[in-house]
Amino acid sequence: MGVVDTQALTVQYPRVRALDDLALSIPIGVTGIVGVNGAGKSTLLKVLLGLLRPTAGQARVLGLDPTTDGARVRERVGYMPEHDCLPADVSAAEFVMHMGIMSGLPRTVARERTSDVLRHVGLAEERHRPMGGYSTGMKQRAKLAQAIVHSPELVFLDEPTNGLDPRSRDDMLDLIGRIGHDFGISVTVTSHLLGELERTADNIVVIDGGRLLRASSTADLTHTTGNVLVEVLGPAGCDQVVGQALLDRGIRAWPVGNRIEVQVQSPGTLDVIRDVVVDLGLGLIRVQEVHHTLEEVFSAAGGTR
Ligand SMILES: Nc1ncnc2c1ncn2[C@@H]1O[C@H](COP(=O)(O)OP(=O)(O)OP(=O)(O)O)[C@@H](O)[C@H]1O
Repeated sequence: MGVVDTQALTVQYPRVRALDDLALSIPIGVTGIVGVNGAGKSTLLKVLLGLLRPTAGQARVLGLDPTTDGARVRERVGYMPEHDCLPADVSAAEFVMHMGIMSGLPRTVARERTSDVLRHVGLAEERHRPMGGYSTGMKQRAKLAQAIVHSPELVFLDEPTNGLDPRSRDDMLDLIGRIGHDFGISVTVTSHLLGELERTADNIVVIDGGRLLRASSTADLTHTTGNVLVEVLGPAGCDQVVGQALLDRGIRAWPVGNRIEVQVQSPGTLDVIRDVVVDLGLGLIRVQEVHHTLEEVFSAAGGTR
């Protein structure tokens, strides 16, 4: 059993079927739910939290049925909603502590946990300032802090990188990785950007039009291409000389920047690369496996739409 399991889960809004016969199982760890805008990600999280009743099908969260046990699910699960929901005139310290108390923590424990989580998300210094003056990145971190203040077993993060610049997005993804891997909280995080969660998530679930398109470990999805990138040390243009020498030996090779990508046809190919570089009197700096990116995997499969 996963931290989340659904069977034939369907949500029909008046005009749109947001979830359509969705069956998925989310294991312990960090899982990315990826899908274009409108794919049904937020609707799924709302059903899993017991905030929205499905039209048909079942869901289990930590073994509980959110339609009948929503309050118990929300005690054990944290939630970071997608949209800005922070009161402007309240400080992060007051807000997160209030959310901790609402989740059932005694006041003294809530105060301690608040200062811990605000430190973890990097808001220690700003914690007494009203949140209305926060940058988008700080607001996202305050929303994340309130989601984990009660030490949940599982946390749902809905598009936590929305509106962030590239640097803040990387910081947020690192923080999410730490929550998942260092604090032992399972994380289910949504994104409409396919490549974004590749580095952070152990597993990727792709949904499209409310249906499951693919679910797999990230490592399996981005399995190696069977090619290697070779980097050599020598005078300018030496990479082209190596590439030509490999072609002369019947090995497919082509330039990628100042490196050479080589198709490994047999284990002997690696020996040939080494011999060619040595015979030319050059140095071999690195031979590195080439992995697919998630974007490549899905563009090869015709995209998510
Ligand atoms: N309360 C609602 N009433 C009617 N239709 C809705 C409602 N909420 C969502 N929808 C529709 O259901 C579909 C799925 O929306 P949902 O918000 O779950 O997708 P999403 O993948 O989270 O996308 P986004 O990131 O843009 O929110 C969309 O077509 C959306 O317009």
